[in-house]
Amino acid sequence: MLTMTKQHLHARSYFIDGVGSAVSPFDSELPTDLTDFLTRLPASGLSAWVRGHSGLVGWGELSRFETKGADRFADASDFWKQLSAGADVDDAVRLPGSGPVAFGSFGFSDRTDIPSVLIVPRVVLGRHSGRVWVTTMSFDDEPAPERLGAPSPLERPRAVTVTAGGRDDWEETVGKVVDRIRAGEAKKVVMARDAAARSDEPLDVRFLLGHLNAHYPTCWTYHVDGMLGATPELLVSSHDGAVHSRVLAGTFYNNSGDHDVDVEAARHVLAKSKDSAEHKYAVDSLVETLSPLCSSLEVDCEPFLLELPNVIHLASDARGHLTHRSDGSRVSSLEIAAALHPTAAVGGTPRGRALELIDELEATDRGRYAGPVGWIGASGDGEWGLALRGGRLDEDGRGVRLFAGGGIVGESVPEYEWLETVAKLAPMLAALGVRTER
Ligand SMILES: C=C(O[C@@H]1C=C(C(=O)O)C=C[C@H]1O)C(=O)O
Repeated sequence: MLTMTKQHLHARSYFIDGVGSAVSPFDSELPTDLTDFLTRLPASGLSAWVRGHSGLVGWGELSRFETKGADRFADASDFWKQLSAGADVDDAVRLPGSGPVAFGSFGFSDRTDIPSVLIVPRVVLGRHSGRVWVTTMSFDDEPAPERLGAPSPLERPRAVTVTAGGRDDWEETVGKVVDRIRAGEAKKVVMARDAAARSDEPLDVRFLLGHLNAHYPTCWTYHVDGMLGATPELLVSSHDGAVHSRVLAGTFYNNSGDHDVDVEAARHVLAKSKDSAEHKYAVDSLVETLSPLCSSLEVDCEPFLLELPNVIHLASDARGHLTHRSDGSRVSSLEIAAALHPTAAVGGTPRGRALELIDELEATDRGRYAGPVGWIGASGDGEWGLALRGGRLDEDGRGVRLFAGGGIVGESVPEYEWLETVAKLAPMLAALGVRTER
């Protein structure tokens, strides 16, 4: 349900001089008055979307919009259009992510009770193309936005224990899915599982984000309202009409410790029909939805290998240009994300039947796992990834519900699918200081 806001948004973006371009927003030392940037961020209420040294980190909550159900994307789009349309904007930066922005995280399914959310922070630190800026946002009657606080040391997680749901049960379910696929009910179904990581003490989100960003610099490290992780999969980014999407499907997880050996083995294994078919379903589902929105769209002829520390994926990039609507406007990044979601990379093929099978057979409520996560700006431009390789912070802040899944096709072997999810949990487990899953 949409609540109308009468508040008038003010946003101001300005460059901060003297911040070196080789510094990540998560590095603890910035050679300016923003020294010890990360340690000065509040330990809660952070929003983040950072890849390597570029991205946005927001803090302070100026406005929050929550919604659920089939209209969640439309509701959130309306909220943001209304708030940003009348905004009084002084943007001296004019780079992707400058000016007013909202961070968002959306439920995977129309049926989850876990709300989807858009958060408008009071302050955003942004970095793009080596330039660094700050955006402040406020309402007419609001006090000045929050400044960075006094430094507080980052707390490394201690004594985290992990409890995963039963391996046998999950493999049995995957076996059922394989049977149903072989019986012709669907071509591909993505099945996920969860695991509970708990500590006696509150987890320091700043530490987890810093760890993920440092170890997975080619992934998008995200945190929105307790949903956090480092995803390698970009659902869509749009900037001035240029769109980009990175589809992943097909995963190699054997880590021999020797990079060249792994890449060679991945090349061999992923070329097999199981993985290339799985990948093709995901690319086809993207193209089918994106091409009607674009005047041009190009997709890699052959997938490439995306090498990450824990897994190697088959990946394809799609790049295109958006068409204009009759009134001259363009579809927003959030509207594109809504149209694309759920792709076959996280749902399956055909989409409707795959989602029914997930509903019927998957034991966990995905909540916002595998849903779009990212940010939107006043023009509708923005970046949305899939909330993978992460989890949802528990209400008390002392644990994370971790999620991982994989695409099941007729040739899938349940035992290997389990091992693939173990590899996909590794980034968060390492950030939590847990070596192996128990
Ligand atoms: C479902 C996940 O990942 C997705 C499934 C993949 C696969 O089945 O090969 C690969 C990348 C993602 O699209 C996950 O990480 O939990």
